[in-house]
Amino acid sequence: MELKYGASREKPREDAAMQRFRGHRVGQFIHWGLYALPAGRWEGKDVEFAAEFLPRVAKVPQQRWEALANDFTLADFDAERWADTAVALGARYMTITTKHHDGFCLWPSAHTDFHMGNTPSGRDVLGELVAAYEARGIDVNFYYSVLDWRHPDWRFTLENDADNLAFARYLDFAMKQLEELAERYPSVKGFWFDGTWDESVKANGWWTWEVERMLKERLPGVVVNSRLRADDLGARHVDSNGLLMGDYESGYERRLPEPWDRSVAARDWEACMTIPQASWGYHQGPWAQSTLKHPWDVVDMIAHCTSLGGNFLLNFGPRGDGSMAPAEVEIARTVGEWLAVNGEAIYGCGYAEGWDYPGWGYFTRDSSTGKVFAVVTRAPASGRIRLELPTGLELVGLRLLGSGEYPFKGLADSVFEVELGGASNAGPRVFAVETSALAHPASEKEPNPDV
Ligand SMILES: Cc1ccc([C@@H]2N[C@@H](C)[C@@H](O)[C@H]2O)cc1
Repeated sequence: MELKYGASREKPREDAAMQRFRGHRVGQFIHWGLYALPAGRWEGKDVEFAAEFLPRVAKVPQQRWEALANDFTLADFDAERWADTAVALGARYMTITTKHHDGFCLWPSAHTDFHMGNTPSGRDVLGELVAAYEARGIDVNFYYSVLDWRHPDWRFTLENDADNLAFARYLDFAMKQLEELAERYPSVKGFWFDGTWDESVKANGWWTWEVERMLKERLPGVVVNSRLRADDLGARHVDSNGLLMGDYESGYERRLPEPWDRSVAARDWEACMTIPQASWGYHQGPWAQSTLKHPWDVVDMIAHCTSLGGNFLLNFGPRGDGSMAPAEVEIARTVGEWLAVNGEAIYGCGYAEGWDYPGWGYFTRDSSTGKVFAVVTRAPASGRIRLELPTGLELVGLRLLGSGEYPFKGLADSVFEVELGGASNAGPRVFAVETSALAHPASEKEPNPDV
């Protein structure tokens, strides 16, 4: 059907900026704002819900929430140390909350009074972060919440003309803020939109189309997530013709696609994930701190996303004083040490066509060399993995990344088992799968007899 505000392309972007984003594979998400101060606790009680939702869940009066800005002293905020955490993680890009649902801005915005300029330090947090991350060669993306609980013209639904007038003012305000971000920080590489599920936004697909157009006009190459977009009929992420809007699908939040669902690999996509079970902002309570992910779990998710051609964005919630939470830094370090040895199977890699999901981990394929890797994150109890090669290939050898050892070398059939040896404390093992074309291609795999 004819759409004015639908997808702007039928196929994935192949320009250099998109290829760069695609090749990054691992990103650092950061949720930081006033919510890091109460950190999930209000009036002495733990609120067992995402820390950034505290003002809504604990029904905090607006004035009391705004007063937190006076306590946002940045006493221990150091952009260099944050950027060092991203380097330790092995992240190639970072996405920072410029404004979350509460409306507080991490930059001195000219379009509201609720921003860093009206805090004790007055520091431009975004400016310091962009400088520190880019000095380390790490791209910076901006998260921006269209949903804004504080702005008087925000509307969840549009019931009458007054609502329509107010919301038009709100959309104008948000557009001005986005123009301001593009103007102040022109080296930013992407925008990650959130808070676009309400009826009010879905009824204004034109505005989401305009935002994407404006950003791409001002910042050529910039990458925009599908979550911004609604089409003429209010369809989100994918337009009413079934085409992806924005540059990559961003519906995977605290969940990943089924690892055998190769249809996912047809599009660019990114999954974002918390380190605690369910809080994006720092939550000090045992409800969050007792559920931190294990580094090897994070490695499994990174390989899972890569195997289906997706990026993985791991979230960090710095504390109210600006320091990174030690437990999160430790996880970053362990994952980064693994990537330092095995990143060859992740960075610049994607879906390995023809290599079916093996169950014990994931196959990934280097998008430029075609090299195939076996990432064993779920070693079977038997200590052996069963490898099934695509038809027409035979195995020459399996090279263990890091050590360069060959637990298996020599021609082998298209289906065979490999002894892995005892568990390694260096985390999941990765093998480069070296193959050659079968000299005498056997007939198609014998079909299982109908029994
Ligand atoms: C129901 C719900 C709404 C918004 C969210 C926000 N999206 C994540 C990326 C975080 O920003 C979280 O606050 C999470 C759940």
